[in-house]
Amino acid sequence: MTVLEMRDVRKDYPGARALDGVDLDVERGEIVAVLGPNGAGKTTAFELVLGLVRPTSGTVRVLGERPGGRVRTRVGAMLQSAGLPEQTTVREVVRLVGRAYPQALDTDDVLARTALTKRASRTVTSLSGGERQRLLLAMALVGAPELLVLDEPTAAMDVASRRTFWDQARASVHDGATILFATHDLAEASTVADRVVVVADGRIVADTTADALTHHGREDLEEVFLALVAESSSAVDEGDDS
Ligand SMILES: Nc1ncnc2c1ncn2[C@@H]1O[C@H](COP(=O)(O)OP(=O)(O)OP(=O)(O)O)[C@@H](O)[C@H]1O
Repeated sequence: MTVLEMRDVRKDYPGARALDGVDLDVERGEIVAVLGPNGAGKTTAFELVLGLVRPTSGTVRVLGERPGGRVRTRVGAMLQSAGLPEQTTVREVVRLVGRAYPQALDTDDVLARTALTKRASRTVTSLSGGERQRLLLAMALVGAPELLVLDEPTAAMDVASRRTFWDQARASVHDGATILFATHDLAEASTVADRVVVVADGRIVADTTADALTHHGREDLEEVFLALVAESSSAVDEGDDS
C-alpha cells in the first residue's frame, strides 16, 4: 500500500522555489531518510505531507487522502519548530496529545517506550535537549500513527539516546507504521533507513537503497553526497543562465 505519493510537486515562496518538481512514493513499512544541504527543501516537503502548507502545483496524497484534514489523525510528527508547553508535566503533555487521536495508546506505555517514565512528573522546562527530543517522539507515537514524519529527530541526542530512539521508532514500524525522516547524518541515514532520498535545490537528485550507500566507506559516502549536491546546483546555475 502506498502511504505517501507526491507528483510533480512545486512549492514557491516569495523569492524562493523550495520544491521544484518532486515525485516520491513511499510504501507501507518503509523507513526513508531524506538528506540534503540546508535550504534544500526537506522541511517544506514534510510541511506539505502534514498539510501545514499547500503545494503551488502538483499533488500530495497521504494514505490516499489530501494531507491535513481527517488523515492528520493517522500521522505522527516531530518538527524542528515544535513549541512545547513549558510548565506542563511530561505525562500531561503526552496525555493531552493522545486525546486528539481516536486510537491513542496508553500514556504510561508510551512514556516507558521513550524512556521518560522517570521524567513523567517533571515539567517540560526541566528537560535536557535529548529528553525533549524523546518527549517529541512520545507525542508523535501516542496516536498510534500509520506514518511518522520526523524532521531531524535525533539532532540533540547522544549515542545511547539515539540507539533507544531508533529502537522505538523501528518497533512502531514492526507494528505497521512507515517512517519518513530528515537527517544531516549520513551514517545514521545509511544504518537506520531502507531507502535514502537526497534532495538539493528543491529536487530529488538521488533515490537509492541504504545497502547501495553502505557499499561505500564513510568518506566515500560523503564524497558521493557532495558530488550529487554539486551536480544539482551546477545544473540549476546553467538553467538560470539560459
Ligand atoms: N515560509 C517561508 N517563506 C519563505 N521562504 C521559505 C519559507 N520556508 C522555506 N523557505 C525557503 O525554501 C527553501 C527550502 O527551505 P526548507 O526549510 O524546506 O529547507 P531544509 O532542507 O529543511 O533546510 P535545513 O536543512 O536548513 O533545515 C529555502 O530557500 C528557504 O529559505
